[in-house]
Amino acid sequence: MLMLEAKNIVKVYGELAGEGATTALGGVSFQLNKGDFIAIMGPSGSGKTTLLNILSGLDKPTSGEVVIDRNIISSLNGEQLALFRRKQLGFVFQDFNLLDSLTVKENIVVPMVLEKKSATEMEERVHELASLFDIEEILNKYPYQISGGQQQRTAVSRALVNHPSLIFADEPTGNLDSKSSTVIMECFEKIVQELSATVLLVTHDVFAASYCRKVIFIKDGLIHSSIDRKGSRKDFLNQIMDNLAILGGRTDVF
Ligand SMILES: Nc1ncnc2c1ncn2[C@@H]1O[C@H](COP(=O)(O)OP(=O)(O)OP(=O)(O)O)[C@@H](O)[C@H]1O
Repeated sequence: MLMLEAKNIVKVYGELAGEGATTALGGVSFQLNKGDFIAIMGPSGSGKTTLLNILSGLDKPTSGEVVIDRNIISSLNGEQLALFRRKQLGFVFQDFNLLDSLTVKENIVVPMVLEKKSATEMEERVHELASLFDIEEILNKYPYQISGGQQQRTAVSRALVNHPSLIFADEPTGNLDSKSSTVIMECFEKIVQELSATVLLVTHDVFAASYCRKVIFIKDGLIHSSIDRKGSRKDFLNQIMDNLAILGGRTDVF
């Protein structure tokens, strides 16, 4: 089932054809099916963040169309878009974006509170996710009382709490050590395999990308190439490194 379609996405910052205009994306097209797990990689300045912002409705393309689960999100107005993002999308950020004044449990249920879900439903969902991600013991702690890896697992639980069609992650391992990175990538693997979630992440981290089923490489605002994982994760990691070496730019490897 088709989950996301990016159709010839162009993004120009500044006045079109003006002196300071920057073409961040020059016409990007690809499709994601339900259950896909993909990473977008590319050198600094290649357009990854711009693409993520447009796919997730944070920013509008200069031209082109983004369709998610049959909704043309690039043509929704502000209010429709806010509702769509809240109901259909889950987000995981590099710096976790947890609220310090709320406990782990309260952080996880924030999106359910906004959707006015019942207390029983919230309680059930929190325990379901906490058990899946092994954070039951810390549900009553505050973000500053738990480790980075636990904070990230809390953030993943929050992203999943409303059963989104699609999960976007921006450098999800960027602030984690290698042990926590492994745990978080195993969490993503788990939600794809067990919950049939669809995950798109943007990363510089080869290790994180090697957990995905596909990597799309972008360079200078265009799709340069893409590779599918066929064998072991280790083989895929080497293949990703080879592709990045061809692209040039910064690479993070643990
Ligand atoms: N708000 C903006 N206004 C003008 N130009 C921008 C803006 N945001 C990004 N750009 C430019 O668009 C291009 C793509 O930037 P983008 O941030 O999408 O790249 P990136 O691949 O995410 O880079 P990095 O890996 O360093 O985060 C760059 O040339 C950047 O300078």
